[in-house]
Amino acid sequence: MSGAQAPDALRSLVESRIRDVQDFPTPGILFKDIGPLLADPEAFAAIVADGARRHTGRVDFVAGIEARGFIFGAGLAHAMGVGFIPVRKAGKLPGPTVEVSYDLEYGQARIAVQEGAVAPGSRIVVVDDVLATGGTAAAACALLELVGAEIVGLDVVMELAALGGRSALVGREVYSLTVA
Ligand SMILES: O=P(O)(O)OC[C@H]1O[C@H](OP(=O)(O)OP(=O)(O)O)[C@H](O)[C@@H]1O
Ligand SMILES: Nc1ncnc2[nH]cnc12
Repeated sequence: MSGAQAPDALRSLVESRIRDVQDFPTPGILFKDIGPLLADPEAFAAIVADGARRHTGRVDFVAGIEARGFIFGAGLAHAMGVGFIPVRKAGKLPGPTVEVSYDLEYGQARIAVQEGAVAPGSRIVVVDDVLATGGTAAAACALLELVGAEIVGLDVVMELAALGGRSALVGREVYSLTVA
């Protein structure tokens, strides 16, 4: 199932604050740089407020995906007064973890969450900046489910539709502020 539509004014604001960088991090990739968005406090606040409006009262935690998902996810968790769960690159978290490898638009990665990070049945919204192939988000949702979470949905700032990320997330609620 797909999520609701973002308000038009917020979508326009966000689109105006994302910069295209050709050939980063490797030749042939058109990189979506959220630097200008993060530098605009009104745009950042509007993104957080939009997430809080949709999720307050329906989630117990926000999970953010390293690295850029930490920024938006932590802001949202703070705004809603709930805890934040980091989904990290493998090798960064202490203690027992659950890990999985996956393919990216420009390489491969391995992510991890801590065993015991959440009480079984905890409702979690997963947050990231970009949904591209969907490999990262699908892996993060699967990991969180393995440690007992119930995934309420995935929120991203930008979806790169041509890379088909939603097909990796069939059956999940996916909300994107902008679609490129
Ligand atoms: O949908 P996918 O094809 O999986 O790609 C999306 C992921 O790629 C980027 O992260 P990256 O792995 O580059 O890490 P970073 O945020 O640490 O730069 C982005 O922030 C998403 O997490
Ligand atoms: N083209 C892209 N721009 C920014 N982040 C990404 N993550 C995966 N593909 C990306």
